Amino acid sequence: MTLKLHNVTKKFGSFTAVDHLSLEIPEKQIFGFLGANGAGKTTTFRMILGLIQQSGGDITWNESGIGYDKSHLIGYLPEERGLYPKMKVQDQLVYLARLRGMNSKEAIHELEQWLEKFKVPDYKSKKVEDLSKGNQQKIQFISAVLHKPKLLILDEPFSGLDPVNVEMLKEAVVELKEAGTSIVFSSHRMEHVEELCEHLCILHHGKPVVHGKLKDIKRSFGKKNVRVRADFDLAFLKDLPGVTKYKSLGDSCELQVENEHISQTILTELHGKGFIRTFDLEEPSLNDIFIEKVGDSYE
Ligand SMILES: Nc1ncnc2c1ncn2[C@@H]1O[C@H](COP(=O)(O)OP(=O)(O)OP(=O)(O)O)[C@@H](O)[C@H]1O
Repeated sequence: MTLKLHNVTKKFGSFTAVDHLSLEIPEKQIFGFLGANGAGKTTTFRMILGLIQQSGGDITWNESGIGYDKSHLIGYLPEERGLYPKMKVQDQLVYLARLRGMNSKEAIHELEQWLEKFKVPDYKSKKVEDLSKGNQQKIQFISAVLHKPKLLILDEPFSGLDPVNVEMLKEAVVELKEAGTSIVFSSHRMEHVEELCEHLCILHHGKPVVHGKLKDIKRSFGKKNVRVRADFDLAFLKDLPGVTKYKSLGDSCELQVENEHISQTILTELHGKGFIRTFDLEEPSLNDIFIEKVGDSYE
């Protein structure tokens, strides 16, 4: 079940929040949706979910429309978490799962398994307001996945979580993917996207500036990173032609170079100057690519 967006546009008055966005989100994979604050990620999710209507373009899932009739197949973790604070976890999540077509017995069974997995089995009888923010988020995540959706949309799923909970949630996301769920998530943390996603899109002012397979994106970026550690001063490298960035890190340095041929020039220049401990040519990080494409407007 591939999710396709074709020329999707959303205008709020005269402001265009999403501008002719065309994307193909492959099934059974994790798709990363990146962009600076206000780039249009949440607006896109809301259009996919049918919560707001696009001003133009088509959104299809497996070649047909997507809307409330498919809500039992879709799970959503919204950016502004929205559980009822006074309601107990089990009552609330079972109620929501039933709305999405699951029977109570199965929902309770699934909930117990998820709470066990997240190491909070005793939370089922607690009120949401009595849980910490991070734990409320875990419960909201469970609410998005309890009814076993085929398509899962996660808006900033890792924000506000401690490192242990981030890992726990990441593992859960990977397991869901392996079980056949198609997952789209937005994040400002490049390392999460790099670790989890094969495909991604970077949105900038509502337009996709990068879109495709992570591997291909890195390869086609052209620029590479070079890391050198040596027993002599490396500062002269920053003035070499083709070196676009230089960062000193004590006895080592990181360089961004225009292409991999420049790394050969660097190696030649280093030759004979002293002892070189390490020399590595690396693909650019997603962070490098993001900064280049989105630039100064990234907060
Ligand atoms: N209902 C609305 N009315 C008017 N403008 C809106 C509305 N919803 C969103 N916008 C505007 O559309 C733009 C995109 O917002 P959106 O929430 O989609 O960004 P985002 O990429 O999710 O940002 P963030 O990373 O900060 O969550 C913003 O400039 C926002 O102010």
